[in-house]
Amino acid sequence: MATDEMRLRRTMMFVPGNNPAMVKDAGIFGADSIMFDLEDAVSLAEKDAARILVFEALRTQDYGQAELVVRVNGQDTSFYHNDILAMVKAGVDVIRLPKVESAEMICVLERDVEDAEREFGRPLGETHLMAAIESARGVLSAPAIASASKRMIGIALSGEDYTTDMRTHRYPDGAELEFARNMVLHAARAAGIAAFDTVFTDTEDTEGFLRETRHIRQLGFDGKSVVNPRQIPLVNEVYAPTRAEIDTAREVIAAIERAKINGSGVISMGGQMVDRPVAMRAERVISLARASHLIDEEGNYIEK
Ligand SMILES: CC(=O)SCCNC(=O)CCNC(=O)[C@H](O)C(C)(C)COP(=O)(O)OP(=O)(O)OC[C@H]1O[C@@H](n2cnc3c(N)ncnc32)[C@H](O)[C@@H]1OP(=O)(O)O
Ligand SMILES: O=C([O-])CC(=O)C(=O)O
Ligand SMILES: [Mg+2]
Repeated sequence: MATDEMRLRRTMMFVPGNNPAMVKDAGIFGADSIMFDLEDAVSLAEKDAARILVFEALRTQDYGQAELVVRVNGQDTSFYHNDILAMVKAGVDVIRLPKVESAEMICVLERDVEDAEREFGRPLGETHLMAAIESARGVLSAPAIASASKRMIGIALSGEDYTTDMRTHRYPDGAELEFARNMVLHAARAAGIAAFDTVFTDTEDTEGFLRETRHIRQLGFDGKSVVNPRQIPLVNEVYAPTRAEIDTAREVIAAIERAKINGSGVISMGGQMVDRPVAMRAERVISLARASHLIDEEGNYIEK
C-alpha cells in the first residue's frame, strides 16, 4: 500500500450500503476509495440490514487496491455505536463521520474506535478517520476538526447538507461553496491531510461535472466524492497530467538531484528557480502520471 501522504484519493465513490448488487460490484469501476454508506442513502427501516451487508462484504469481498471507507450514521443517532463496532470488527480502512461540527466529535469518535479495536483484538490505530463538513459550524471549526486526531486522513465538504444549512442551494458556478471549499482545503493542508470536494448529483450533466472538477483541481483538492461510476473516468481525466507537465516534472527531479550532488538545495532550470516545493510538486505529477497509466514504474511512457 502507498504511504498515506502519497496515496491518491482522486475519487471516493458512495455506494448505498443497502444495495447488495452495488456493494458486490463496487470494486470494478476503479475508484481510488470506495465508501459504503450507512447514513443518508439508507432508509431508517434498512439501517441494520445495511450494516450487516457491509460488514459481510468487508470480511469476504476482494476490492483490490481500493481504500475501503464506511460513512457511519451520525453521533446523535441510535445507529452510531453499532456501526462503529461492526466496521472496526470488520477491519475497515477509514470511518467517515458525517455532519461533524467540532473537534470534540472527533475526540469522541477516536475514543469509541479505540475501545472497539481493543474489544475485537484489532491492531491499535489501524482504523483511520475522516470528517464530513456539512454546516456553517463545521466550516468554521474545520481547522480544529482536521487536526483533532492522529488518525485523521482527510476532511470532505458535503455541499448538499451545507447549502441547506446556509439557506441556499447548489448553482452551476459554485459561488455558494467557495468560502467553504477554501476553509476545508486550508484546514486539510494545515493539518497535512487530504481534502475532498463534494458530490455532483446530476449524473447526466457531464459538462457541468467536468467544469466543477477542473475548478476544484485548480484550488488544490485531492479529489471528489462521487455518486456514480461514470464520474470516475471524468475525474481521472481532469487529474491526469499532460505530457508537457510530465516532461517538466522529470526535468525538475533530475535538476534537483544534480543540485543535491553539488551540495545545494536550489538550482536554476532554464531561468526558472527549482527548489524543494517545486520538486515536491514534480513528484506528485509523476505519481499522478503513474496512477493514470501514462508512465510505467520505470518512468517510460506507456503508448496507447
Ligand atoms: C447527499 C448525499 O448524501 S450523496 C451520498 C448518498 N447517495 C448515494 O450513495 C447514491 C449513490 N448512487 C446511486 O445510487 C446511483 O448512481 C444513482 C441513484 C445516483 C443513479 O442510479 P442509476 O441511474 O441506476 O445509475 P446508472 O444507470 O449509471 O448505473 C449503471 C450501473 O452502475 C451501478 N451503479 C450506479 N451507481 C453506483 C454506485 N454508487 N456504486 C456502485 N454501483 C453503482 C448500477 O447498479 C448499474 O449497474 P448494472 O449495470 O450492473 O445494473
Ligand atoms: O459528502 C457529500 O458530498 C454528500 C453529502 O452528504 C452532502 O453533500 O450533504
Ligand atoms: Mg450530507
